Amino acid sequence: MRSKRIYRIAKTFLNYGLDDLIPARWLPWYLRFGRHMMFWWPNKHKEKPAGERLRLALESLGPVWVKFGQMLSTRRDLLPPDIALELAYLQDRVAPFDGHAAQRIIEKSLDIEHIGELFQDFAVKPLASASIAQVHTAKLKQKDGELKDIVIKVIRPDIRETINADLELMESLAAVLARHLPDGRRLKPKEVVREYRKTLLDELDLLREAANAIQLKRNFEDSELLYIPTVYSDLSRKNVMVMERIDGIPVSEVDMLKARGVDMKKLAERGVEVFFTQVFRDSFFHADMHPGNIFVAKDDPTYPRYIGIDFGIVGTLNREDKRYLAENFLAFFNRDYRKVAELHVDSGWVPRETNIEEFESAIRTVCEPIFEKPLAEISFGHVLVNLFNTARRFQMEVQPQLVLLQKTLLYIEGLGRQLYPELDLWKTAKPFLERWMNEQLGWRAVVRSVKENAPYWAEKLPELPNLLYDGLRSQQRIQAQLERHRIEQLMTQQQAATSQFWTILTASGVVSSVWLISQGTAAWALGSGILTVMVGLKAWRARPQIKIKE
Ligand SMILES: Nc1ncnc2c1ncn2[C@@H]1O[C@H](COP(=O)(O)OP(=O)(O)OP(=O)(O)O)[C@@H](O)[C@H]1O
Repeated sequence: MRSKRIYRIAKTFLNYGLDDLIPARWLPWYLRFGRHMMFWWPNKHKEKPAGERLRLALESLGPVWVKFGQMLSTRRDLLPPDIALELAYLQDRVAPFDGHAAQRIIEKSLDIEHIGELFQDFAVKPLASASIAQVHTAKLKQKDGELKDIVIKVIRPDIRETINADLELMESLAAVLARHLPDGRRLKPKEVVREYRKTLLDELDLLREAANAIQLKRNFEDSELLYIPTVYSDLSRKNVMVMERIDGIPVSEVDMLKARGVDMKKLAERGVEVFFTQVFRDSFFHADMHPGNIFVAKDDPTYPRYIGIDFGIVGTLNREDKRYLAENFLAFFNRDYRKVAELHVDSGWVPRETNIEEFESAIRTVCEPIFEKPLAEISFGHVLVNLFNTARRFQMEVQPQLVLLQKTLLYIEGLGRQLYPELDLWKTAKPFLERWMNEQLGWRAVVRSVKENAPYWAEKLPELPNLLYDGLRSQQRIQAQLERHRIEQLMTQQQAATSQFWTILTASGVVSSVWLISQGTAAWALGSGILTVMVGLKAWRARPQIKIKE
């Protein structure tokens, strides 16, 4: 199976002339030799540009490669722009799998004999089918006897094995590229594939998707901006998810939206608002916002409300990430590139020894042309793309969650402009950035800090009398110890003085005894000697004792 797959991949790569993408001089002799030996697999699409050949090859290799290409299309720091653009057109055209097989998966996962036990009108023909899962409609029998319109998302059978096998091959290929490409260190193919593996495997777990949906729904409870369908978590498993069926207009159906009298300006602005609310208020954002996952509710066209589905990919941000975004955007829109450079160095995002002037100049070079457009037309997504590309050149490791955010931002802005071309992004986004900055720096920051620490103090308060008592007791103990220490010191000093006195007396005794001997007065000398020994013994006993305290 593995060798057949390797054969198929190698054949596809060569038939689409993808080996042309790597200059021959970069390859070791044995790979060049190997290519010549495979002369019966020529490039059959010579007339097509490289980007298109890559796109077609990935499409023919199947969903794992298509999704990989889609992910790469957002990494403009890694790929030339024409190839990145072409990859953005990747479509996964996969035939649906048998609806009866889906039914059996549902019955097995939910541990029921027949689908009719829980659902009515299960549609064997899928409503939609994608590379990883397909969606069937049905009605859920509720406890009160009511029927609720729902959809059941089912992961494709055997997709896990295909994904694992293809990922393994992709990893081997990445390892070869990392070893042989001169640009291997910068392009980091192994890391790119590892990141992809994580995203893809996350998408295979519908329990994770259900949890994301519940969290988003809670964040937008009672919101006029966004509706998230209810997920029935008790009927959801790793490969099956039951969700309220929504009835909205796909956001890509611009003509239909206009025909229904939807306020397009408001709709576009609300899209940006939803995104910034998720980022700066909740730190939790839907990161797969392609138009197929966004609908507009049919109820009130003057106050259009979004409906979101497909919560397989979400991004989370910590306070540092948000500070990075807010401060950089504000500095950037004030065209203060020095500040942008300093922010990166001060926060340790780029190494301390980075030359600020050089970094500032690099940021200016890539960002200044953006200001040739009116402020209203500037894309935050492109600002981030340029900023990250420059920062990477200065050794900044851009965090995956920030790359995910940049990608989502590009989607949102593209969508906003498609809905309402005159959309003033800056006007819509600025209040969010300013509010967030004020919350971090102004009096609100103090209030927030008190609020955040309140539970800690509330927990410690009942212990306060004990802590005070213990504190006072230990202070008393310390004072008593200090006093003892002082007395001991005094005593030691006194001992030293006494010992000094007896030592001098002994020395004088020795000197006098020697003098008496020299005078021939033996009896006096003997008396003096005995006296000197007695005094000497006294001096020995009076010597200060050195004690080491624990
Ligand atoms: N709650 C729902 N109500 C109505 N239709 C839905 C619902 N959820 C999904 N669908 C339909 O099923 C399609 C596929 O759903 P979803 O995007 O969740 O699957 P997916 O496998 O992640 O697809 P993709 O990979 O294309 O994003 C949607 O485009 C939509 O048409």
